[in-house]
Amino acid sequence: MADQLPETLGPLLREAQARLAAAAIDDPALDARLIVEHFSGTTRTQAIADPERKIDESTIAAIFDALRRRAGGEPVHRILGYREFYGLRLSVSPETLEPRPDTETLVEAMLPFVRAVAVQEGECRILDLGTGTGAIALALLSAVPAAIATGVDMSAGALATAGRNARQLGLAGRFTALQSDWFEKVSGRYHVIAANPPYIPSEDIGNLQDEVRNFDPHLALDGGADGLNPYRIIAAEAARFLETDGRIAVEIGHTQHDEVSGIFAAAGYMPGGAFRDLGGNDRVIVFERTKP
Ligand SMILES: C[S@@+](CC[C@H](N)C(=O)[O-])C[C@H]1O[C@@H](n2cnc3c(N)ncnc32)[C@H](O)[C@@H]1O
Repeated sequence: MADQLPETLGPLLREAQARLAAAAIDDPALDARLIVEHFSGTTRTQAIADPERKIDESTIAAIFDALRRRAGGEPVHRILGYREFYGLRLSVSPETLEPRPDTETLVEAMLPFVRAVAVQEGECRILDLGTGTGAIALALLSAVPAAIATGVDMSAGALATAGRNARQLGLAGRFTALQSDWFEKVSGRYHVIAANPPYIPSEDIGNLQDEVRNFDPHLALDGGADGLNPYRIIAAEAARFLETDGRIAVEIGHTQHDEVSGIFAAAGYMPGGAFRDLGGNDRVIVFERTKP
């Protein structure tokens, strides 16, 4: 079957796109290009300048297999094994959520504070709860050399991926991976507690898009009966781990602004900013401790 794919770059790209279009994939041109470029090690410029470039047999076989998986509904970045987040290439694994562009909102929201603390204190300590690929922590570390971070997750597989990402990005010296049920094994105090926790109500998981429901780990999605359990835990326990003038930043589902604000207000926090994602949806809330 693999040998039915064209052996030269230009025709191969066209055939890959046609196969994904026939499988009703949303953006067949983009995904065909990502797959062909990744497995063949070629660039867009080479496809234009050298469409007759020969692609070897084993590469064609790998592309054939990737197209089959994509046509079967597997997300393209799971097939490639990585996704870009805040300009960083992060490996993904079956145990990690694919980091989403929406989560870059949290990084942008916290960056000025992380920079300011780093200048004033000489370092900024960050706790990233539910770190997954390490996306939030590693993005902040890459932007602020005086920051250090602990990435917490329940999943040993996710933490292995986060650790690998930290090493690949040269950030391992400032990143610690900690297996813990939220704060259970956490010690010390942090200037920033960041979390993109699971926030989908349990009974809504079945209604998610196939690509999310079938491929993102449910531990990364399921926020309990009303989707708010992790926020209750974080709001109730964060005080022992937060520096006096520290900040908590949480990603939220786009309908959860008022409920999450209420949970943190009841635990003694006031809002320090609310941020929307590029689609205009409520996405991140920052909290500070209420002054006595
Ligand atoms: C929505 S994902 C976020 C991953 C990553 N921070 C990101 O933004 O791409 C939530 C993460 O929380 C982790 N998690 C779920 N329950 C947890 C718990 N009780 N304690 C610690 N981590 C947990 C999941 O394994 C998952 O990696």
